[in-house]
Amino acid sequence: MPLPPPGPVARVLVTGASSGIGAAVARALAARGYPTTLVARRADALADLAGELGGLSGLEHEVHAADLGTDAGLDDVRALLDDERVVGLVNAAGFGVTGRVADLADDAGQRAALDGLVRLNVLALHDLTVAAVGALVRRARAGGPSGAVLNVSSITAFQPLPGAASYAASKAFVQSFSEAVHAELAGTDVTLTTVSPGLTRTGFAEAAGTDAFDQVPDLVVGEAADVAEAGVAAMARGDRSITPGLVNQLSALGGRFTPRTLLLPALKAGMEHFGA
Ligand SMILES: NC(=O)C1=CN([C@@H]2O[C@H](COP(=O)(O)OP(=O)(O)OC[C@H]3O[C@@H](n4cnc5c(N)ncnc54)[C@H](OP(=O)(O)O)[C@@H]3O)[C@@H](O)[C@H]2O)C=CC1
Ligand SMILES: N[C@@H](C=O)C(=O)O
Repeated sequence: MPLPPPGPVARVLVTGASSGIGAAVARALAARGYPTTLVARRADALADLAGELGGLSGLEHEVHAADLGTDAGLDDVRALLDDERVVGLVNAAGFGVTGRVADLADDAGQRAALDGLVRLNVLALHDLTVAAVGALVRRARAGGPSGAVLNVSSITAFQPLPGAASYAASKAFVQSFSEAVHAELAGTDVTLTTVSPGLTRTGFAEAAGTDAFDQVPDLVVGEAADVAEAGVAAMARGDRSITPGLVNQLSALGGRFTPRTLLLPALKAGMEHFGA
């Protein structure tokens, strides 16, 4: 059984909790009766959310401001996973960079952003997942509670994406790594689930410097609360992966099975149309 029943010592650590999907996941967990430890750089936003959740749930929601793109920040957050009260981890912290590598390569700021993307979306998620799986399996084997990890992937994980090559590749890492570890954990009391959203109305687009979300029909842009509900429910069931929304599920199928000779030129044209 993945997530144990809620209670004061069934705490879930949520990264990316100051905004968007991470904040929505924290709300969904609190609504189910799980105390949370909220992690991001923006301490004020975390404190506001902790106050909101505490008022709603009567539970203690802790705040831990940390930059997961730095060694010190990652070390601090990894240490939080040693807390015996922690039964779950949600890796939602992440961001995108749009543009062609040949263009981004000529700009020092964009080069740093790409490095930061790999550090956060890949290295930090990998580090915290390895630490959490190790701690949760050790505790379960010693007679402790079951545990669960939820990693936020993306529909961009299912195919290369010209115009967001590093971002989509970072999510391909998340998807592949997480699904493999999910299989490794079979027979243990610990599960690892990925949620692979499509376009979702959060701070993501602004952080990625794209207005593509404003150029597509509202129909294809989802809500963070819906992604969070689907992801937390899948985490609680111990599912391997979930892609919320029929449009996103069809997109994921197309990304997985369309021949690259057809898919890549089409995606390149689409991203250029959106100015990526
Ligand atoms: N929105 C979308 O269309 C989609 C998003 N996703 C994924 O969802 C996840 C959440 O993004 P979303 O909610 O949309 O975007 P937001 O920009 O709203 O949230 C991103 C979160 O990541 C945190 N974060 C960013 N950089 C760092 C850092 N260096 N250290 C610690 N925390 C950091 C931010 O907190 P702070 O700035 O306070 O540090 C914030 O809480 C990401 O992994 C994204 O790739 C997947 C598919 C679609
Ligand atoms: N918004 C992005 C997150 O992954 C995307 O879906 O392209």
